[in-house]
Amino acid sequence: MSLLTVSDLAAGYGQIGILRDVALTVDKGEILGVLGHNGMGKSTLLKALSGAIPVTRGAIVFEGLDVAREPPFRRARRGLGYVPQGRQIFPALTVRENMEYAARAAAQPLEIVDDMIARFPRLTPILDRAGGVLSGGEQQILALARCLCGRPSLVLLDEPTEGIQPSIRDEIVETLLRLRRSLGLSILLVEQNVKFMGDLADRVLHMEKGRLSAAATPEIAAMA
Ligand SMILES: Nc1ncnc2c1ncn2[C@@H]1O[C@H](COP(=O)(O)OP(=O)(O)OP(=O)(O)O)[C@@H](O)[C@H]1O
Repeated sequence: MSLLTVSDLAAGYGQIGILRDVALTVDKGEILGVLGHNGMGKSTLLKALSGAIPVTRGAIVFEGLDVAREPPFRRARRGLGYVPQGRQIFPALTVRENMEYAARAAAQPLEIVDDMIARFPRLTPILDRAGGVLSGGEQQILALARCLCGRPSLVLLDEPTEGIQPSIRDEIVETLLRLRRSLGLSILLVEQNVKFMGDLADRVLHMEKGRLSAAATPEIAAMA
Protein backbone atom coordinates (compact mmCIF):
# COMPACT_ATOMS: atom_id res chain seq x y z
CA MET A 1 0.00 0.00 0.00
CA SER A 2 1.27 3.49 -0.84
CA LEU A 3 2.00 5.95 1.94
CA LEU A 4 -0.03 8.60 0.09
CA THR A 5 -2.73 8.05 -2.53
CA VAL A 6 -4.42 11.09 -4.03
CA SER A 7 -7.37 10.57 -6.36
CA ASP A 8 -9.72 12.80 -8.34
CA LEU A 9 -8.50 15.86 -6.45
CA ALA A 10 -9.83 19.34 -7.22
CA ALA A 11 -8.93 22.53 -5.35
CA GLY A 12 -8.52 26.25 -5.90
CA TYR A 13 -9.13 29.65 -4.40
CA GLY A 14 -12.77 30.54 -3.74
CA GLN A 15 -14.60 30.27 -7.06
CA ILE A 16 -11.36 29.87 -9.01
CA GLY A 17 -10.67 26.21 -9.74
CA ILE A 18 -6.95 25.44 -10.21
CA LEU A 19 -6.38 21.68 -9.72
CA ARG A 20 -8.44 19.15 -11.67
CA ASP A 21 -8.48 15.34 -11.78
CA VAL A 22 -5.23 15.13 -9.84
CA ALA A 23 -4.10 11.61 -8.97
CA LEU A 24 -0.75 10.47 -7.60
CA THR A 25 0.85 8.02 -5.20
CA VAL A 26 3.96 8.23 -3.02
CA ASP A 27 5.46 5.05 -1.58
CA LYS A 28 7.40 4.78 1.65
CA GLY A 29 10.96 6.03 1.08
CA GLU A 30 10.12 7.36 -2.38
CA ILE A 31 11.02 10.81 -3.71
CA LEU A 32 8.32 11.88 -6.16
CA GLY A 33 8.93 15.02 -8.20
CA VAL A 34 6.38 17.31 -9.81
CA LEU A 35 7.85 19.60 -12.46
CA GLY A 36 6.03 22.51 -14.04
CA HIS A 37 6.44 26.10 -15.14
CA ASN A 38 5.32 29.18 -13.19
CA GLY A 39 1.67 29.33 -12.28
CA MET A 40 0.78 25.77 -13.30
CA GLY A 41 -0.50 24.80 -9.86
CA LYS A 42 2.46 23.13 -8.13
CA SER A 43 2.24 25.19 -4.93
CA THR A 44 -1.54 24.86 -4.99
CA LEU A 45 -1.14 21.07 -5.00
CA LEU A 46 1.02 21.14 -1.87
CA LYS A 47 -1.32 23.63 -0.19
CA ALA A 48 -4.27 21.32 -0.85
CA LEU A 49 -2.38 18.26 0.44
CA SER A 50 -1.20 20.03 3.61
CA GLY A 51 -4.63 21.54 4.28
CA ALA A 52 -3.61 25.16 3.77
CA ILE A 53 -6.50 25.44 1.26
CA PRO A 54 -9.68 23.31 1.18
CA VAL A 55 -10.23 20.65 -1.46
CA THR A 56 -13.46 20.79 -3.46
CA ARG A 57 -13.45 17.11 -4.38
CA GLY A 58 -11.38 13.97 -4.18
CA ALA A 59 -9.50 11.93 -1.62
CA ILE A 60 -6.10 12.30 0.09
CA VAL A 61 -5.44 8.93 1.66
CA PHE A 62 -2.43 9.13 3.98
CA GLU A 63 -1.38 5.98 5.84
CA GLY A 64 -4.72 4.38 5.00
CA LEU A 65 -6.93 7.27 6.12
CA ASP A 66 -8.66 9.95 4.03
CA VAL A 67 -7.39 13.25 5.51
CA ALA A 68 -8.83 15.51 2.78
CA ARG A 69 -11.27 17.20 5.17
CA GLU A 70 -8.97 17.35 8.18
CA PRO A 71 -7.44 20.66 9.36
CA PRO A 72 -3.72 21.23 8.68
CA PHE A 73 -2.54 20.60 12.27
CA ARG A 74 -4.17 17.17 12.32
CA ARG A 75 -2.55 16.18 9.01
CA ALA A 76 0.79 17.40 10.40
CA ARG A 77 0.31 15.32 13.56
CA ARG A 78 -0.29 12.27 11.40
CA GLY A 79 3.12 12.79 9.81
CA LEU A 80 2.42 14.96 6.77
CA GLY A 81 5.13 17.63 6.93
CA TYR A 82 5.07 20.78 4.78
CA VAL A 83 7.87 23.18 3.83
CA PRO A 84 6.11 26.01 1.98
CA GLN A 85 7.54 28.16 -0.78
CA GLY A 86 9.38 31.12 0.77
CA ARG A 87 10.14 28.94 3.84
CA GLN A 88 8.15 31.08 6.34
CA ILE A 89 10.88 31.12 8.96
CA PHE A 90 9.93 33.14 12.08
CA PRO A 91 12.29 36.12 11.59
CA ALA A 92 12.48 37.24 15.22
CA LEU A 93 13.12 33.76 16.66
CA THR A 94 16.58 32.22 16.65
CA VAL A 95 17.39 29.12 14.64
CA ARG A 96 17.03 26.95 17.75
CA GLU A 97 13.79 28.68 18.77
CA ASN A 98 12.31 28.11 15.30
CA MET A 99 12.98 24.41 15.75
CA GLU A 100 11.74 24.27 19.34
CA TYR A 101 8.51 25.96 18.28
CA ALA A 102 7.92 23.25 15.68
CA ALA A 103 8.69 20.45 18.14
CA ARG A 104 6.23 21.90 20.69
CA ALA A 105 3.54 22.44 18.05
CA ALA A 106 3.89 18.79 17.06
CA ALA A 107 3.92 17.61 20.73
CA GLN A 108 7.39 16.13 20.25
CA PRO A 109 9.95 15.98 23.05
CA LEU A 110 12.51 18.81 22.78
CA GLU A 111 15.35 16.27 22.40
CA ILE A 112 14.32 16.02 18.76
CA VAL A 113 15.75 19.51 18.22
CA ASP A 114 19.28 18.37 19.16
CA ASP A 115 18.83 15.23 17.08
CA MET A 116 17.96 17.35 14.03
CA ILE A 117 20.76 19.87 14.70
CA ALA A 118 23.19 16.94 14.61
CA ARG A 119 21.83 15.99 11.17
CA PHE A 120 22.29 19.53 9.76
CA PRO A 121 25.89 20.59 10.59
CA ARG A 122 25.43 23.92 8.80
CA LEU A 123 23.03 25.00 11.57
CA THR A 124 25.42 24.42 14.50
CA PRO A 125 27.37 27.71 14.27
CA ILE A 126 24.22 29.79 13.75
CA LEU A 127 21.87 28.38 16.40
CA ASP A 128 21.53 31.73 18.22
CA ARG A 129 21.13 33.80 15.07
CA ALA A 130 17.71 35.32 14.27
CA GLY A 131 15.88 33.55 11.44
CA GLY A 132 15.35 36.84 9.63
CA VAL A 133 19.06 37.51 9.03
CA LEU A 134 19.90 34.10 7.54
CA SER A 135 20.82 33.69 3.88
CA GLY A 136 18.26 32.07 1.57
CA GLY A 137 20.15 28.78 1.65
CA GLU A 138 20.43 28.79 5.44
CA GLN A 139 16.71 29.54 5.70
CA GLN A 140 15.91 26.63 3.40
CA ILE A 141 17.99 24.24 5.49
CA LEU A 142 16.38 25.57 8.68
CA ALA A 143 12.90 25.20 7.15
CA LEU A 144 13.63 21.57 6.40
CA ALA A 145 15.16 20.89 9.83
CA ARG A 146 12.23 22.65 11.50
CA CYS A 147 9.74 20.56 9.58
CA LEU A 148 11.55 17.37 10.61
CA CYS A 149 11.17 18.37 14.29
CA GLY A 150 7.52 17.34 13.80
CA ARG A 151 8.74 13.82 12.89
CA PRO A 152 6.96 13.59 9.53
CA SER A 153 6.98 10.41 7.45
CA LEU A 154 6.30 12.41 4.26
CA VAL A 155 7.58 15.91 3.53
CA LEU A 156 5.83 18.17 1.02
CA LEU A 157 8.65 20.37 -0.27
CA ASP A 158 7.89 23.49 -2.33
CA GLU A 159 10.69 24.77 -4.62
CA PRO A 160 13.64 24.38 -2.26
CA THR A 161 16.12 25.71 -4.85
CA GLU A 162 14.37 29.05 -5.35
CA GLY A 163 16.95 31.82 -4.97
CA ILE A 164 19.68 29.47 -3.81
CA GLN A 165 23.27 29.26 -5.00
CA PRO A 166 24.44 25.99 -6.62
CA SER A 167 26.76 24.91 -3.76
CA ILE A 168 23.90 24.94 -1.24
CA ARG A 169 21.61 23.36 -3.80
CA ASP A 170 24.01 20.39 -3.98
CA GLU A 171 24.16 20.28 -0.19
CA ILE A 172 20.35 20.11 -0.06
CA VAL A 173 20.34 17.20 -2.55
CA GLU A 174 22.87 15.28 -0.42
CA THR A 175 20.98 16.09 2.79
CA LEU A 176 17.64 14.90 1.42
CA LEU A 177 19.14 11.65 0.10
CA ARG A 178 20.83 11.06 3.46
CA LEU A 179 17.56 11.69 5.34
CA ARG A 180 15.73 9.28 3.09
CA ARG A 181 18.36 6.62 3.89
CA SER A 182 18.57 7.27 7.63
CA LEU A 183 14.94 8.08 8.46
CA GLY A 184 13.13 6.26 5.64
CA LEU A 185 11.67 9.65 4.74
CA SER A 186 9.35 10.06 1.75
CA ILE A 187 9.32 13.35 -0.16
CA LEU A 188 6.90 14.98 -2.58
CA LEU A 189 8.90 17.72 -4.23
CA VAL A 190 7.61 20.43 -6.58
CA GLU A 191 10.22 22.30 -8.61
CA GLN A 192 11.01 24.19 -11.78
CA ASN A 193 14.68 23.19 -11.65
CA VAL A 194 15.09 20.18 -13.94
CA LYS A 195 18.67 19.42 -12.85
CA PHE A 196 17.76 19.39 -9.14
CA MET A 197 14.83 17.12 -9.90
CA GLY A 198 17.03 14.78 -11.92
CA ASP A 199 19.53 14.49 -9.05
CA LEU A 200 16.83 13.69 -6.50
CA ALA A 201 13.57 12.25 -7.76
CA ASP A 202 12.87 8.54 -8.26
CA ARG A 203 9.92 9.42 -10.46
CA VAL A 204 8.74 12.67 -12.04
CA LEU A 205 5.26 13.88 -12.98
CA HIS A 206 4.51 16.96 -15.02
CA MET A 207 1.98 19.61 -14.02
CA GLU A 208 0.33 21.80 -16.61
CA LYS A 209 -2.69 24.02 -16.00
CA GLY A 210 -3.65 22.20 -12.82
CA ARG A 211 -3.42 18.69 -14.27
CA LEU A 212 -0.79 16.04 -13.70
CA SER A 213 0.58 13.74 -16.34
CA ALA A 214 3.42 11.28 -16.71
CA ALA A 215 6.54 13.27 -17.56
CA ALA A 216 6.85 13.53 -21.31
CA THR A 217 8.55 16.87 -21.92
CA PRO A 218 11.89 16.82 -23.74
CA GLU A 219 13.69 18.18 -20.63
CA ILE A 220 12.46 15.35 -18.47
CA ALA A 221 13.02 12.71 -21.11
CA ALA A 222 16.62 13.96 -21.36
CA MET A 223 17.09 13.34 -17.63
CA ALA A 224 16.32 9.64 -17.92
N1 LIG B 1 -4.32 33.06 -3.23
C1 LIG B 1 -4.65 32.94 -4.52
N2 LIG B 1 -5.82 33.40 -4.99
C2 LIG B 1 -6.18 33.28 -6.29
N3 LIG B 1 -5.40 32.64 -7.22
C3 LIG B 1 -4.21 32.17 -6.81
C4 LIG B 1 -3.77 32.28 -5.44
N4 LIG B 1 -2.55 31.70 -5.34
C5 LIG B 1 -2.25 31.24 -6.58
N5 LIG B 1 -3.23 31.52 -7.45
C6 LIG B 1 -3.27 31.16 -8.89
O1 LIG B 1 -3.24 29.76 -9.00
C7 LIG B 1 -2.49 29.37 -10.16
C8 LIG B 1 -1.45 28.35 -9.74
O2 LIG B 1 -0.52 28.98 -8.86
P1 LIG B 1 0.62 28.16 -8.08
O3 LIG B 1 1.25 29.10 -7.11
O4 LIG B 1 0.05 26.90 -7.57
O5 LIG B 1 1.61 27.84 -9.27
P2 LIG B 1 3.07 27.23 -9.25
O6 LIG B 1 3.09 26.16 -10.29
O7 LIG B 1 3.44 26.85 -7.87
O8 LIG B 1 3.94 28.45 -9.75
P3 LIG B 1 5.33 29.02 -9.19
O9 LIG B 1 6.36 28.09 -9.68
O10 LIG B 1 5.39 30.36 -9.84
O11 LIG B 1 5.22 29.08 -7.71
C9 LIG B 1 -1.91 30.64 -10.75
O12 LIG B 1 -2.72 31.00 -11.84
C10 LIG B 1 -2.03 31.64 -9.62
O13 LIG B 1 -2.23 32.95 -10.13
